Amino acid sequence: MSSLIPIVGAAQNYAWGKYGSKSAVAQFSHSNDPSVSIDETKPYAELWMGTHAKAPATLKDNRKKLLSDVIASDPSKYLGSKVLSQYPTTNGGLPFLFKVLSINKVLSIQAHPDKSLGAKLHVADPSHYPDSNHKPEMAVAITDFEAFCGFKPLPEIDVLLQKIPEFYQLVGAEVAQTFHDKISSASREDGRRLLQSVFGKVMTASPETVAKYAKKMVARTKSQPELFGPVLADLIQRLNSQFPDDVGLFCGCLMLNHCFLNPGEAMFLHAKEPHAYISGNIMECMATSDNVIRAGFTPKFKDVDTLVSCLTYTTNPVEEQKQKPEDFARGTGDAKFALYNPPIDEFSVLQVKFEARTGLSAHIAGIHGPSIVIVTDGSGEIAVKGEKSQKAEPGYIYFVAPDVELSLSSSSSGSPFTLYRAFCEL
Ligand SMILES: NNC(=O)[C@@H](O)[C@H](O)[C@H](O)COP(=O)(O)O
Ligand SMILES: [Zn+2]
Repeated sequence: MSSLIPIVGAAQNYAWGKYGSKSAVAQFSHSNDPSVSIDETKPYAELWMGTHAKAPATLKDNRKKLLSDVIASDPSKYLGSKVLSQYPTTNGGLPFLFKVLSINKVLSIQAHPDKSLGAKLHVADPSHYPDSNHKPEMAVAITDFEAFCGFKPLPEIDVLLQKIPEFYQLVGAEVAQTFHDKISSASREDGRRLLQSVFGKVMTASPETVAKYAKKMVARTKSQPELFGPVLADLIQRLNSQFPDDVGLFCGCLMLNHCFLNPGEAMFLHAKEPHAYISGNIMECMATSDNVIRAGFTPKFKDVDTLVSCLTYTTNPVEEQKQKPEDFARGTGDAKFALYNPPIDEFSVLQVKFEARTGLSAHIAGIHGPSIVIVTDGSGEIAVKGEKSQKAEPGYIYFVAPDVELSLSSSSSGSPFTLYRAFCEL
């Protein structure tokens, strides 16, 4: 078996995905496997590229064979000794899961467990928490991307609490006033407790109470837009049209950072940090897990008590949530290389982008661990140095074994030949 293996991902048709051929997930799935027909009436939300049992990748030339079966056949060859010893596996599991997301509607207000909570949740409720892993994750914007990411700084929440009557009434005068009086002199620990008291009141209010105040607040965004400012007023109205009278209008719109990423920008979410993606196409990479603790903007199972009790309640300005790209010295030639290297071991993501010209070439020296590559734009060729090259079109996905030197060449003048490579290297 070659060290450069064409594979096929698995699509997830969650309700928030873009519909039919508007979705990059559908476009990539069909381009990589023309036998996949695109149903224009269906949402195509996520393209999974990994070994998670819920939606494992298969071989392009033998769809009955799982990528994990190949890895299990010779783990040290396909994972490398260091990765195998840190992430031992008996069934060919990769430490990371790589995805394309194409987002039409807001995803659930959610957080992911750390390792100890993941293990507890999986034992207690395996149907909602399918594995025992943590799920730190990173989003890299392919298009303009909008998301909620982490709690707003406390003074920003206080300003909204004091000036939006429905927010103040939902939280209740006692908690709102204590928050207002104490945050300026509170220690970090006390600040977290104060934030949890406000978030907890919002999240545990009855749906009827939430709906009552949500209707009034949405009306107020039209009658008194100056109270919210144009961006927040629009956001509340837009998300209310997606999830009418939902608690996410309070716990998301009024309490979480509303951030925008340009193509090529990225953000990293530690475990137990609240977030929700709102719109756009992204590459997403995470530790191999599907443990999602949800509490708003979703028809799925909501685990409010777990979410309220597990969050870290840290607050950071949006800029601090961004994952800045770094240079990647092992990439040489005519392409630009951007490395997104978050503070965890399971994964990093490399963007490789050529100019929109033919006849360009680049090399990537060996990465000492497994990786998965997807072409997202343009076309070209990809090869293990010295071996026969393979055509590379948008949606084509490859597993790359450790310590393999890759050669790339661009054959598209229309749009820039662009690839993303998720890898684990210790
Ligand atoms: N932040 N993004 C993620 O964690 C993705 O990997 C998850 O798969 C999605 O959040 C799942 O979204 P729903 O629960 O269906 O709303
Ligand atoms: Zn998430």
